[in-house]
Parts: sequence; structure tokens; C-alpha cells
Amino acid sequence: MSFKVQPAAPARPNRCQLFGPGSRPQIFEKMAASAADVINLDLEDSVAPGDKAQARRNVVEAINDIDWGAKTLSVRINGLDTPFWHKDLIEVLENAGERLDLIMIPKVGNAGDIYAVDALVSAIEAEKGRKKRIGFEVIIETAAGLQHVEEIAAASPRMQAMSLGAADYAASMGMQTTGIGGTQSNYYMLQNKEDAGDGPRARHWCDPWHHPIVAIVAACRTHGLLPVDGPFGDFSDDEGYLAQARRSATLGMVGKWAIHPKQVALANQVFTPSEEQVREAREILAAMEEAEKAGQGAAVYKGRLVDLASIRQAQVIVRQAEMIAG
Ligand SMILES: CC(=O)SCCNC(=O)CCNC(=O)[C@H](O)C(C)(C)COP(=O)(O)OP(=O)(O)OC[C@H]1O[C@@H](n2cnc3c(N)ncnc32)[C@H](O)[C@@H]1OP(=O)(O)O
Ligand SMILES: O=CC(=O)O
Ligand SMILES: [Mg+2]
Repeated sequence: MSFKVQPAAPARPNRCQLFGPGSRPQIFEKMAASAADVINLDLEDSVAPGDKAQARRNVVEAINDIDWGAKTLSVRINGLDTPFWHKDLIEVLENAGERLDLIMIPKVGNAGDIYAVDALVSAIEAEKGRKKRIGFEVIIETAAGLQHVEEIAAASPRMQAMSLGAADYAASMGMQTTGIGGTQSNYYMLQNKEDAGDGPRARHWCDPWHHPIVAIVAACRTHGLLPVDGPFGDFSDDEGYLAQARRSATLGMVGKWAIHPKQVALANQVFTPSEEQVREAREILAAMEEAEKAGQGAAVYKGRLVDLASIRQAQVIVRQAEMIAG
């Protein structure tokens, strides 16, 4: 381990982020009543250009008037390459009360983007005398964002979380797909001719999101942020959503977006450690405590090696379960 201790990520549940267009206020109460840990009121890509001004007003009203309970409340602003983002910030932060927790910045390309938003947010906070410091979450969804993922993670003490935006990421990278997340039919390895013999050649699907997910997780863990998997567009495919969510959970992400309310329970299911996982983690900690009492750094648990690293692995699961239980 480097002498620099890995900082802890914000200690709040982030299993599911439920999105809703800022131009569709009819669903805001339903979002508030959902089981999502984080609510993202969107001013960006789910809002048509002609609706941006009304969407800002809707979002301000929703922040001020709706009871959001213990949820983390976030507003996704427009990208810095648009003529909308500065007004999103000014109108929301000048008129919305202290209930707002986060601003989500899409399509970030480098640390300078965070600096620009930080400067404007700091000025508005100071002018309006806002007491609660607004946090930032960002979407890594461009080639430049991926290239600069670490400097982005380190760009501001306001930074709390990073999501992978599979749709824009695919577009920016020039990927041949219109699907949002999940398995891509043409991304497969084909069994060797020789191994297949006379039979049909097996296909093994690969994970096109593996690299950006690992890059985001590493940047987040290095700088104490929450890594989050973004949207899965086909909300008729629960199994596909679960498979994608399980892959990202296995790689260290803490949650996933829901772009339809039916995806909230799926995300919560995957990102809440199961009773069995928690029991096993506690048993490993107990086994290691016994081993340490006996002066040993390693022990055998259910026929397999556990050692000091196993303590750290088990603690991840126990801490996550305890934090979710509150
Ligand atoms: C690539 C990206 O950037 S993803 C992030 C940006 N995208 C978004 O924010 C899109 C968010 N999702 C939506 O806008 C909608 O869910 C849509 C357009 C996908 C589907 O909307 P609908 O056609 O209304 O879905 P559907 O008819 O299945 O809705 C079922 C119920 O859930 C409600 N509902 C729909 N979306 C949401 C939502 N996001 N949050 C809460 N409730 C919702 C509907 O009002 C309806 O309620 P009812 O049963 O009381 O009538
Ligand atoms: O903003 C999200 C995406 O997938 O693009
Ligand atoms: Mg996007």
C-alpha cells in the first residue's frame, strides 16, 4: 500500500439513481415515492431544447415543494459545450432552496470543466449566502472523459461520484451500436475452427463496458468517490439489466441508474449485499479474529484460504450492509 491512505467514499447509499425529465413534472411525486437512493432531475438530454427554460422552473419548484425524504437530490445540467449550462446553474442555485444536494455534470472532458463549474457555483453560493455546499457528480461518457478520468476525479473537493454514460460513451467512441448498455451482439469471440470440429462454433460474448468501468472504479477509489453504472436503455429486459448490474457490482461499482421506475428494485436487489453475503463476510471476520488470537495471519474458511486481505474484502460487504441499514 502506498503511504497515501485510500480515502473513503461518501458514506451514503447510492444503489439506484432514478432519472426523470425536468420537463415532465407529473412524475416528480412518483420519483419521490420510489425506493431510489438518489433522484436525478434532468435538464439535459431528456429535455428538448425548446423546453429547457420551463424545465428549470419545474425543477426549482420540485426541489422547493416536494418532500424528498432522505434521498440524495441531484440536478443534471447541460454540457459545457451547450448554451444552456450556465443558466441551468444560475436559475437552479439562485432559486432552489438548501434541499438540493448535488449537481451532475455530463460529458466532462477534463479537470478544467470541473474548475469552470466550481467557479460559477462558488460565486452563486457566496452571493446568495447558501449554507450547504453543493456536491458534484459527473458522467464519464466521452473519449476525452475516459482519457482524463483520474484528473477529473481529483478536480474538486466537491466531487462525490462518477457514472459511466454508456449511450454517449458509445457515440463518442464511434462504437457501432444504438443500444444503451448491456451485451452487444457483435462483440464476441468465436471458438477456434479446430476446437469446434464438425459442430457449430460457440460464441462467447465479451463486455464492451469493462474497460471504462474499471477505469472509473480505479479513479473513484483513488480519490474517495462513488463509482456508479449508468443507464440500461431496454427497460423491458429485466434479466439484461440484472446481468449488467451484477457485472458492475462485481467490478466495484456501488449502484446503477434507473431510467424507468421498474429498474429501481432491480438495482436495489443487486447493490444491497444479500443476507448470505453478509453472513459469510461476518464469518470470515470471526475466523480471522480467531486466527489472530492464535498468532496466525491466515486461516482456512470453508476449505479456502483467508488472510488479512480477506478481512478488508469482508469489511467492504459488512460496511455496505451497515450503511444501507442506517
Ligand atoms: C442516456 C441518458 O441520458 S438516460 C437519462 C435521461 N433519461 C431520462 O431521464 C428518461 C427517464 N424516463 C422516462 O422519461 C420514462 O420512464 C420513459 C419515457 C422511458 C417511459 O415513460 P412512460 O411511457 O410513461 O412509461 P410507463 O408508461 O411504463 O410508466 C409507468 C408508470 O411509471 C411512471 N413513470 C415513468 N417514468 C418515470 C420515472 N422516470 N420516474 C417515476 N415514475 C415514472 C409513469 O408516470 C407511469 O405511472 P402511472 O402508472 O401512475 O401512470
Ligand atoms: O448520459 C448517459 C448516457 O448514457 O449517455
Ligand atoms: Mg449522456
